[in-house]
Amino acid sequence: MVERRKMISVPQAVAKVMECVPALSPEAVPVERLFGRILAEDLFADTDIPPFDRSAYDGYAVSARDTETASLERPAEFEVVERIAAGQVGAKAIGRFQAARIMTGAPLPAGCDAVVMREWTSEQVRDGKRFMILKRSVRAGENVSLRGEEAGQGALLVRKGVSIDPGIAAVAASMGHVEVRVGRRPIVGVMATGSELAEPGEALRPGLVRNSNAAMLSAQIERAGGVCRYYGRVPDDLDRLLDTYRDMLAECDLLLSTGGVSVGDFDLMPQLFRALGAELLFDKVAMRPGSVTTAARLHGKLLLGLSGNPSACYVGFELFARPAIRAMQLAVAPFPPIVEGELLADYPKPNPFTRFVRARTAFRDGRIGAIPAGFDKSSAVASLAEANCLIVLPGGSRGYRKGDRVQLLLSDERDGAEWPWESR
Ligand SMILES: Nc1nc2c(c(=O)[nH]1)N[C@H]1C(S)=C(S)[C@@H](COP(=O)(O)OP(=O)(O)OC[C@H]3O[C@@H](n4cnc5c(N)ncnc54)[C@H](O)[C@@H]3O)O[C@H]1N2
Ligand code: MOO
Ligand SMILES: [Mg+2]
Repeated sequence: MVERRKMISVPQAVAKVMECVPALSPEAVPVERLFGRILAEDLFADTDIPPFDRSAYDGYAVSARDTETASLERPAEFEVVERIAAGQVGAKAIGRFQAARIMTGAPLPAGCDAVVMREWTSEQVRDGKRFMILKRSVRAGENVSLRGEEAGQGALLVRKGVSIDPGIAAVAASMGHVEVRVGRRPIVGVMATGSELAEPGEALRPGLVRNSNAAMLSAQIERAGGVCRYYGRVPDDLDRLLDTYRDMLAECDLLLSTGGVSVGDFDLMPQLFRALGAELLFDKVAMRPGSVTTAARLHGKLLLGLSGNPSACYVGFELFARPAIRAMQLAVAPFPPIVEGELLADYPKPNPFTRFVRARTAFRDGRIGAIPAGFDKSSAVASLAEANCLIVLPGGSRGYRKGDRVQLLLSDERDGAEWPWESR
């Protein structure tokens, strides 16, 4: 008799996994290599931004009150006494009806409070002196970026725990960071189990199956920000599986395996977890595909036994491994966001358990929707090429029609969610 497994809900399973992910110590990374990392320190303004009053245009720095009467009929005339490039500081104080030629980004000289754009002016040279003629007035502060107008010194600019995008990299550099502390990328070990597996370069003898899960998981790990360490394909032999798994335990922060978690004669992962004395977290989840996804904990490390069926493996990773990998990097929002969208094709299959349908997002009339990715068995591999999201269909539902509102789990989103599930 096969032992009966206790089934738990998806949110319960996710919560159990998240309880045993260790936070890794942050590391310092050069500011030009930040993209996709998780920020592990708050970024504060080290100066006022901008740090000085500066010109927003190429033109002339003047005192606004000297322009008050300037008009088409009665232009005002200013003696140009200085020229200031970006990067220079003017040497002179500018007096009444004087001006400094100033370039975009250069500090406003003493005595000036406004800039007139070059296009509004003309220049004349008389008696060896240079004059600027202005036919309109400017207000104080016009065309000037005021010191601290963006943020004052000490202001919190970016809170830690977010995924670093190009804008955050710009802020870090602009605050003078040569290096920034980010979450360490966890080393994620992958073991593909199955005596039937042929690696991509090998001949496909009758009965063999190409190992697609290793390459898929490697890409999923990268997408989640982890570093994949592949331990190869291991035949269904307990000693050999244990040998490989022990190496992974010694070297990895998170352990993934594919295959061997169901109840077949050669499904040895439950035995492996028992032999190692690992604490079982769950071995049955109320979902399709991936119902046999198994999780255990040993020496503070999370062990995930993903299904061998490619689509089930894919879904198990996105639901459980991805948030674990992001939380280990100190992400405050490690989960994939779940948003409402439109089902763009019929999905007639009934759903006794929560179903995760691999699908592709599409935008119709400016709103998000998703098209199921063709062939939908747990063993499907070809249709995975279409998937960039999962349609989440609740258990107990009878099938869905095109146009129905459904939940979409966005696996390609960098900005995560704090807890996207309805319950815990
Ligand atoms: N009597 C029962 N049989 C099965 C049950 C069950 O509850 N009772 N669950 C079914 C479900 S659901 C799934 S999903 C699978 C899970 O199987 P395993 O996780 O044990 O995986 P394997 O048996 O090792 O392989 C299943 C399938 O996937 C192919 N595979 C394995 N590894 C890879 C790989 N790296 N790349 C591509 N394909 C792979 C393997 O050849 C098998 O075809 O069990 C059901 N059975
Ligand atoms: O894990 Mo199985 O994929 O539920 O079909
Ligand atoms: Mg099996």
